[in-house]
Amino acid sequence: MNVAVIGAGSWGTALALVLADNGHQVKLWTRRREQAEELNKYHTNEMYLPKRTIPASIVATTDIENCVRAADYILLVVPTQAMRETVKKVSPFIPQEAVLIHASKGIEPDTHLRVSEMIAEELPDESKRPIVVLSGPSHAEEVSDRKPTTVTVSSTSIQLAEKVQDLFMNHYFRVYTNKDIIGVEIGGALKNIIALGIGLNDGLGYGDNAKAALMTRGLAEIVRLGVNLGANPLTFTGLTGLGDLIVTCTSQHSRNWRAGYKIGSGKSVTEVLEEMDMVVEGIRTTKAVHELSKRLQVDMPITNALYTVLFEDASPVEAAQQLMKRGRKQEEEHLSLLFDKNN
Ligand SMILES: NC(=O)C1=CN([C@@H]2O[C@H](COP(=O)(O)OP(=O)(O)OC[C@H]3O[C@@H](n4cnc5c(N)ncnc54)[C@H](OP(=O)(O)O)[C@@H]3O)[C@@H](O)[C@H]2O)C=CC1
Ligand SMILES: O=C(CO)COP(=O)(O)O
Repeated sequence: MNVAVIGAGSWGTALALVLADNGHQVKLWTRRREQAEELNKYHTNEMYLPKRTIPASIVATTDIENCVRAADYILLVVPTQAMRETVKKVSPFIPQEAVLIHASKGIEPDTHLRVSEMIAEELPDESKRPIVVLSGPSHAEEVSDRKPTTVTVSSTSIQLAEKVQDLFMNHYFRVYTNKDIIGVEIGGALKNIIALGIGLNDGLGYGDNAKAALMTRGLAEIVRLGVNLGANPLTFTGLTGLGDLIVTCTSQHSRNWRAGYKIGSGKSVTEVLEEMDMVVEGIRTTKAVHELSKRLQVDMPITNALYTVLFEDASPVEAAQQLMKRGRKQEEEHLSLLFDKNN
């Protein structure tokens, strides 16, 4: 198969590598000429996947038309913030039969749209088609080292999801399908908020008790919002919910965790953003979900406490106190959302 991968950051490059290992013809689009030259000449991507060799069969290009012209599959994998402008660039050249996949994780501030909805909005009528989402617990660094990884693909078209499952599946990259695209995208986007919160917790020197509490109560608020948006609550117990929450909150590779850790250790949000040379999706998603929870009147205390640190200059200690001093609650409510047969 001919596959075009749009975005040569850490995740785009790692997924291109999986596809190349599976024997597909892969073209990888980057907006930077020097990066295309590095990939084609030295077979490395030192900025995003240092010390890895990228398969020589992957051809990098800055020409987006050339990249997608003969593609059977097009994988969009740029940060959420860059998704709309990237779809605008590529859409005039999308072949009629090409399957569109995205692997980005975020919610857009202001519109509160999921990534597949943003892509659909930007596609001209003649290019509109069901989009397939690839998500799950998968750090690019481990995938590029061929360490065992499982992900989920989801689409409103189960046939397309199964085609994408076949495209990626191999001995170190196992792919499941799930029909619940809302739950899959919400889980993948919102776990970044909780990972930022756990980074703050660790930067403050709080312990494992608080970490477990943030993950558990974080999942509760993800389920609450997800169900309100029409997701199947059981999706949040799967790879794209609990699975991705665990990997992002506990891994040294997580950029969201790292950013939170630096803020918890005393750096300002501006300083941290200047220092990070990779995307920290959780920051914009916190803003989007803070707005969305207000609009839908869904209680999301962890997201809202984090919002005060990121956007209103509250100190991390104040935010933690804000959470600990909330009124008395019952725990069963989110469990009933998970197990209520009517959901
Ligand atoms: N890294 C991971 O392990 C995983 C990441 N993801 C998700 O994948 C998405 C991409 O993340 P990731 O690859 O990690 O990000 P990185 O920070 O590693 O790389 C970002 C990439 O996006 C490019 N880019 C940034 N802005 C633009 C723009 N305006 N137009 C075109 N290209 C742009 C960058 O190009 P340049 O170098 O020129 O700036 C770079 O190639 C995110 O939504 C992330 O949450 C999902 C699962 C795992
Ligand atoms: O989504 C990811 C792992 O599944 C990557 O998380 P970070 O963006 O925090 O590195």
